[in-house]
Amino acid sequence: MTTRAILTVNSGSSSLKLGLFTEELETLAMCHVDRIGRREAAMKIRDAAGRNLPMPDHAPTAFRTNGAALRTALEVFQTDFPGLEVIAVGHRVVHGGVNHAEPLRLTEATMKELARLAPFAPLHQPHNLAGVRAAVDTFPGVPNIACFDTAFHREHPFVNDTYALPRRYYEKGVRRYGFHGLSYDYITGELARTEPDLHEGRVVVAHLGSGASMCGMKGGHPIDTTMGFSALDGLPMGTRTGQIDPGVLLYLMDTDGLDSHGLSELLYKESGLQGLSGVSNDMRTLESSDDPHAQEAIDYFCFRIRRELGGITAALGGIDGLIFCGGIGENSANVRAQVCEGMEWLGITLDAEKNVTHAREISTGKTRVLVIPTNEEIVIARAAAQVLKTL
Ligand SMILES: Nc1ncnc2c1ncn2[C@@H]1O[C@H](COP(=O)(O)OP(=O)(O)O)[C@@H](O)[C@H]1O
Ligand SMILES: CC(=O)OP(=O)(O)O
Ligand SMILES: [Mg+2]
Repeated sequence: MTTRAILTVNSGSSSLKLGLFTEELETLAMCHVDRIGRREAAMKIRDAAGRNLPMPDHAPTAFRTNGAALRTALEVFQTDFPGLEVIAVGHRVVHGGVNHAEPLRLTEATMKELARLAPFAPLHQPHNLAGVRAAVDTFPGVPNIACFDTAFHREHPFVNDTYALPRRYYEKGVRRYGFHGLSYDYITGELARTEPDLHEGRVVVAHLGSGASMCGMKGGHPIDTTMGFSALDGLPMGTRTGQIDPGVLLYLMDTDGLDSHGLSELLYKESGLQGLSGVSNDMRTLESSDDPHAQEAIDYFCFRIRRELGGITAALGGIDGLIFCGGIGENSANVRAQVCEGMEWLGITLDAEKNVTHAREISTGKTRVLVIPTNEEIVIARAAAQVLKTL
């Protein structure tokens, strides 16, 4: 018996998520590698019912890198689904640039074009494309389909698409692209399906993971988002600064002699929760630490979310719903409570008990606050299935 399946590959800044779906888009299995690239990396593979599948007896290094994790997960998938035939691989590709808003079948030429966008998203784009290369080698002849994190935002208004630089830079592609679009796409789809009234209203989605951003939507259409040209802007993240006065960069270039490489290392890899706390980039570790700098880093994270919440609400002309998703948004009752504290002026009041138990709806005020686990994998699988039909 063969099982024809669509495989999805999603490399985040701290995680790798793989999904296996039937052609009818039913979930077969999900693989999640947490803290990828670190000693504490952990891999879980679950079947459609959420049961853990037995792991092979490998050394723990078998999933510390994206390539090794992909091979290990495939071994498990092949054991559990004998005769597995992967008919398409869908990839989350973080940056589609100006030209790509629609899912795309990858070719050598499009891969080259996307590789040129790597400096715009150095934590992601190279890993995303390495995932495509690994899939090309593993599944010769099978179509690889890219789905772009930037795509969801392409229709946001010009004032949120540009910087106040001379016009020629906009024409050259210096724009506010925005990211986490697959996650926003999923959340807006879920709202349309389960909360049609809220979907029609003014909604702020806080995607809080290792990378973090927020998006304001009206009737499901993007209006504003906190990330911009790169995945550095907006909220502080695991190792990224978030919004920073460009004057600081000019100062560091002059005083510390930092060039673009040095700045890139500082801004992408040494800052954010990691830089501020000196303890960890991981919210779980910070929450269980008694180092006062760990709490200060959490305070800064929540403060910036609150500020952006006010700003995006202004851009939307009010707020009907706030949605939390992503590793932190879905799992940290502390962060949700700290973000929502004193937000009654926005109609936001949390039900403390529902918040602690991670209920779907955690508010009592007129602005509804929901926790909706995101699922970028199914968005990628749907797009891959759509593209497959056209081939
Ligand atoms: N139970 C938890 N409590 C608090 N934070 C959590 C919990 N589970 C996961 N997280 C945090 O979620 C973040 C990773 O989110 P995720 O969305 O998986 O990351 P990525 O951006 O790599 O996709 C980490 O900071 C991690 O500590
Ligand atoms: C764009 C981005 O920051 O992605 P992630 O949250 O997966 O790191
Ligand atoms: Mg992510």
